[in-house]
Amino acid sequence: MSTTTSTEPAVLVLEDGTVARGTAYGARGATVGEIVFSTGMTGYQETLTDPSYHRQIVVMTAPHIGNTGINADDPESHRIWVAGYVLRDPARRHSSWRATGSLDEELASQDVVSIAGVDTRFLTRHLRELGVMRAGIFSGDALFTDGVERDVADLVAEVRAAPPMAGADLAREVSTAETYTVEPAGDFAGADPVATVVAVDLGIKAMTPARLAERGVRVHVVPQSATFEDVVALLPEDGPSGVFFSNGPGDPAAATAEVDLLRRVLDRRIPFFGICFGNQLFGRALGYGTYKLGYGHRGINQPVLDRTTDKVEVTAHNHGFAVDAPVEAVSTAPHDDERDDDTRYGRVIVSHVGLNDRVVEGLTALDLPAFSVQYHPEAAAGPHDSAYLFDRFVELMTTRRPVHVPDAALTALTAPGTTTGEKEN
Ligand SMILES: NC(=O)CC[C@H](N)C(=O)O
Repeated sequence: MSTTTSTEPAVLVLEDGTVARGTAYGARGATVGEIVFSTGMTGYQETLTDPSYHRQIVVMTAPHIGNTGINADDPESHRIWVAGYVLRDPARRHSSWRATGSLDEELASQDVVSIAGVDTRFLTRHLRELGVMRAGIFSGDALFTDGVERDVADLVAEVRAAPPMAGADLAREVSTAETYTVEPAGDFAGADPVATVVAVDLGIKAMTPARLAERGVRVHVVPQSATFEDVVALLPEDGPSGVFFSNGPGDPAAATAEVDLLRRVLDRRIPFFGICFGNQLFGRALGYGTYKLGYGHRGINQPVLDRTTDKVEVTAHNHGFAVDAPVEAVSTAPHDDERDDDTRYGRVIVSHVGLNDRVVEGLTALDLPAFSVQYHPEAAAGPHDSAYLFDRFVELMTTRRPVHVPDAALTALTAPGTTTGEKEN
């Protein structure tokens, strides 16, 4: 088993001029991206391979990362997507019966420039106070020219030249090139599908179609570029079916084509479920805005209230943007006001609320078979409290009726039109 003993210097530079020195980890070189922190104490492999982290440098707040090495079972996609990785005290020696290699070697082989030995508590507090920003990690030849370390001002300039996350349209960069199908699995293997879903891959995690497949659902995963006609062609004429929008990187405000596609799905009353980026695009399709949170939610112990059941669940999050919809009211889809046809999206509630900061964590349409959550019921990594949402989607496809919201939940909210949107974080 290999050990990590690098003493080669590496430097982390933030766009505000903050500098943290450490040792080179993973690949040597330079990388820039948006620096964000994740509070998950486990599941680093799932984090690294989550396509939603494309163009982001991830700081792990847990000090010991890499203890179980790398295995073949846990990746959520075919590659590591994070732009860089920032660690406090990575395992010098990994140990697990599943391990096929070390984290250090894996990051190096996938060319992910990383840094260890950084005071990640300081860094996290800094990002919490000032908000996420662009950053860069520099080591090896990217840090030294002719044996002399480059000026910090030079490194900061390189960081400031990187594109910001606000306005970034990135789903096409991570989406599948070809359509593929995930067949019913487990107890349902070989059986006729319970329902058929067309899942639009905006950066989908492998566990999402797997969770549907283990409920007997056949999932056609289609590229981000799929047209409405492509989607409809894959939906069977008979039997339960629906459309799903996945998680994904970038700013939901830039995903115009996806919003147009989703509106056509909703116009046809096709059952819909969205996760994370999919929740943001559902919000936009309904006519709400989205905005950038100060430092976002990334971790696996975030409490969320499901108002339709009045239950609190502990959930996995990875989002830097959020939907701007009235949290304490039943509202009417703002997009309806702009329409001259007779298709209406009708009333909407914020069905799921983040209990740390009351950020919108889920939307449910009262007059359409459509809902979404901002967090990760596929739970890779993370607790499995939210698995019921996949059952809810199957029920939605089977009944083709809106999610049942008890009267008590609705009366606790203000009627449409009596409040305005709110923004918190
Ligand atoms: N995991 C996701 O789908 C993230 C969505 C979006 N890119 C955000 O940061 O909010």
